Parts: sequence; C-alpha cells; structure tokens
Amino acid sequence: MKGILLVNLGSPRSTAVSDVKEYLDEFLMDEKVIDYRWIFRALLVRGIILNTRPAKSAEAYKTVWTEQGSPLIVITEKIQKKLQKLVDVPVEIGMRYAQPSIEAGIQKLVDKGVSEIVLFPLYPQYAMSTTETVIEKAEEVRKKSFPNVKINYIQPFYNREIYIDCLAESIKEKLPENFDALQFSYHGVPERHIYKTDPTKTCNLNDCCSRENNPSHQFCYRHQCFDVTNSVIKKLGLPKEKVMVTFQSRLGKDKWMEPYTDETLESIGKKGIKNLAIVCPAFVSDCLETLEEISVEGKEQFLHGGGENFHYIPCLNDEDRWIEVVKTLCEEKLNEFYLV
Ligand SMILES: C=CC1=C(C)c2cc3[nH]c(cc4nc(cc5[nH]c(cc1n2)c(C)c5CCC(=O)O)C(CCC(=O)O)=C4C)c(C)c3C=C
Ligand SMILES: [Fe+2]
Ligand SMILES: [Fe+2]
Repeated sequence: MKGILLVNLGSPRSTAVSDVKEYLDEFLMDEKVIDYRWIFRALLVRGIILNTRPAKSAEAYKTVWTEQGSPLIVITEKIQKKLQKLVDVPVEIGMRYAQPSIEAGIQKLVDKGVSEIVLFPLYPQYAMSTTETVIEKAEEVRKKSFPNVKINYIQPFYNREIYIDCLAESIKEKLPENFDALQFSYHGVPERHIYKTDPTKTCNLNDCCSRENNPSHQFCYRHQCFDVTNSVIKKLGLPKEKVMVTFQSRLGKDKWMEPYTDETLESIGKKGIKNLAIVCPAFVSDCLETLEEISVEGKEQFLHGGGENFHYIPCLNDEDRWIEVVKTLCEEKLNEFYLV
C-alpha cells in the first residue's frame, strides 16, 4: 500500500526558552545547515549562539504562536487534512527538526499498512539546508527503522508550471491596487553553500544564475529563486523595474547571499518607494520568518527608512489551488511506483 509524507522544517515544542534551545540545537547542529567540522560547529552553536539566541527567538515565537501551536505546524496540518480529502492513500506529516518527527510520520503510515511512501519536502527551491537534509534524514531513518519501506522523493518544484501558475494567481489576488514595487524576499543561505553543492563548480553567484540551461541550476538555490521571480512576474505582466529580489534571515558572520532584505527595507523608502508589496516564495507556509521577521520587523524597517504603506502577501498556506498542486505532484510520484 502507498502513502504520502509531507515534510516541513519544524518548530519548537512551545515558546519556552528551554524548548526553543532544544530545537535550535538540533537545527543548527545539522551539518547541512552549519557546515563546519563538528568541533567548530559545536563551539559556535553551543558555545555562542545557544547562549543568547533562544531567549530572543522565544520572544519572537510568542508574537506569532497560536492556540493550536506554531503557525508552521498548524498550517502543515491543514494542508495534510485538505489533501487527505482529495486522495485515497494515507497522508501524514513529519518535521525535519523537533516534533512530529519524520520517523513518527513514517511509523504512522507503516501502522496503516503503507510500504511505499511518496515523501514531499515542502520547499519549492533546492538547498543543502532544506531538501538535501530532509532526504538524508529520511534515508537514515528508513535504513535504521524501516528497511522494507520504499521512499520516492518529490524534487524541488520551483520550475513547474502548475506551481508558478498557482503562485502567480495567489499573488495577483492579494496585490494592493497601488504599489511602487513588489519585493520577493527569499530565505538566504551562506554563499559557501551554493559553491559547495554546485556539481559543475561553475556558478560564481553572478550572471551564471540567470543564464539559460546552465547545468549548475539544478542545485543552485540562487538561480531557482530568480527563476521563480522571473516566471511569476512574466505571468503577472509586471515590468522588471518594479520588482526586487532580496534574501532574509541571515545568521552569523559568514557572507550570505545578497542583497539583504533588512538593509533593502531600511533604504528603499528614501529612494522613492513609498508603497511596497512583499512576498516570500521560499516558504509555502507562513512561519516565524514571514509573520515576525517580515510582517513585523520588516514593516518597521521599511517605515523607519521613509516608506509609507507596507503590504505583506501571505504564503500559499492551505489555499485550495495550492492543495491541488500538492495533489498533482504527489500523484505523479505515486504513479512512479508502478513503473519500477
Ligand atoms: C525556506 C527555506 C529555508 C532555508 C534555505 C533555510 C536556511 C537556513 N536557516 C537557518 C537558520 C534559521 N532558520 C530559522 C527558521 C526558519 N527557517 C526556515 C526555512 C529555511 N531555512 C523556516 C520555515 C523557519 C521558521 C521555523 C518556524 O518555526 O516558524 C531559525 C529559527 C528561528 C530564529 O531563531 O530565527 C534559524 C536559526 C540557517 C543557518 C540556514 C542555512 C544555512
Ligand atoms: Fe532558516
Ligand atoms: Fe547559480
């Protein structure tokens, strides 16, 4: 029997500082996220970051937390429930970090008699710190606890027309009547990650990301962010001059992909952009990084820098048209089991 596992990043169990600390420890000690040798990673994470960040992050989580828990998990559960109504195989969720874990999700499917799983990492673009670590973790769990289970992984879907149509339609509906610019703010990654996962070693984080058919694109997060932006604005008929791409949520002293969202928000008001619409297409579900970092902090930065109207465009969340896309992508992979 077949089943579907939807995988998202995960959130702390609660907003207690100790729970946030436990979550950040698991997250940041992942060598696909902070890719230093173990000893240096431990010195940085356990010796420095975990001394101060958990208290700060816990305060931020408190501002977005709902009665049902973390927005990211609540929304992923909503996606699961809606998808379950549309497909005739069991659907479960698993988080890369904290609970409910990928292992618990697979166990639930196995308990229902599933032996062939389509695992869907809910990230449109490939990154070592997202898609790759999900697949690595799921394979580790499968080998250790479920050696007889087969898993088929859904690949990043940034360039799938059904996804682009869905995202463009969603943005179109939510765009305000008057806006001077539409900003696409993607979660950033350290530049080093892009070089590291480029099998062709040709991407120099420059024009190569916009070149057609460059073989490095398959593993280039930067290219994939630009590609989503270009495809969406083409569908919306927006001129390039009205669009910006920036990268948010940087951590630590490494050089992350530029331009940075916060610096851009602080400066564009003075350059004449008074009415801003902003969207975050690296996330399919709203979460701390959109609801707090962009909608609250980002708005303050924009207004502080001379902006006047800030309009945040929510993620796809559990919109019906997005659930249809999830269904189509899952069904394609479910059908592949018949081919092997
Ligand atoms: C959407 C893709 C994501 C990429 C790429 C990514 C890379 C990445 N993130 C960190 C550090 C942090 N991210 C945090 C939160 C967070 N990150 C993503 C997604 C991506 N991260 C999401 C969906 C969330 C929100 C989780 C939630 O519970 O809502 C955090 C924790 C919050 C905080 O303390 O600010 C950290 C830390 C790194 C280092 C990284 C790539 C190297
Ligand atoms: Fe992150
Ligand atoms: Fe690139």
